[in-house]
Amino acid sequence: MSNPILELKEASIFQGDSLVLSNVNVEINKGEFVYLIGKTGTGKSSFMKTLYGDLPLTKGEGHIVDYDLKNLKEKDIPFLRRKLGVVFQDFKLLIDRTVNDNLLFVLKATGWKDKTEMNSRVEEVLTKVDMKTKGFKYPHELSGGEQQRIAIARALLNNPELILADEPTGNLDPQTSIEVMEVLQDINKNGNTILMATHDYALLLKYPSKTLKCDDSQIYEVVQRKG
Ligand SMILES: Nc1ncnc2c1ncn2[C@@H]1O[C@H](COP(=O)(O)OP(=O)(O)OP(=O)(O)O)[C@@H](O)[C@H]1O
Repeated sequence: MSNPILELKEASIFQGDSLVLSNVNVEINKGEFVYLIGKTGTGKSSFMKTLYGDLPLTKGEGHIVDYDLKNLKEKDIPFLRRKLGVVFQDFKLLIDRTVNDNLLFVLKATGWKDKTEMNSRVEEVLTKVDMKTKGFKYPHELSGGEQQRIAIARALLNNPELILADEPTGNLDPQTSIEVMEVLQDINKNGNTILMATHDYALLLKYPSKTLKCDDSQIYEVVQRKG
């Protein structure tokens, strides 16, 4: 039986008054790794933003990790985001504090209180992205790939039911992109569900998986040919 973590039915995605995507029917099940591809400006980021509550869903139906996107209230958004891990192209780390403090900041902001538990959670997520020894560093002391691994660790802090990664390798060279992708693959193998928007077709070929494509104001599932 399918177990959707995300389900959109006949949804339309708008930026202000302009329609970006229409008749969107998408289902993502627990444990899947799904790519979202499409030319620049076709609506990948707008789609992602709708999923994490940055754009309202005004037409159609949408459910994500037990939240009804159509009836999402402003006060629900922080709680929705706690169930999602969001990773961006430009990492969005706080530059004035160390890696550990970046991660502790998120734990504090999401209600964690016990210092020992917080420190051990930070160590756990840093271990998952192979950055356990870099907690004392400032973001500017890390390479782009390392910064992105920290951003992935941050996304993992609250055991998200779904990770939304919007062009996570967009600022990285090909080799570093593969390293970051390996981290995402490992996390997926350990049970996390991931939706990743990307332009990087080399990654799709190397790590084939279910693929959705934005084109002509629609989202289609791409059927991959074997061989
Ligand atoms: N803040 C905004 N206000 C108004 N229109 C916007 C806004 N952001 C994006 N758009 C428009 O929405 C459409 C979809 O843009 P979006 O950023 O979702 O595409 P994308 O596929 O993510 O592109 P890219 O790959 O370049 O990031 C474009 O026509 C864009 O101009």
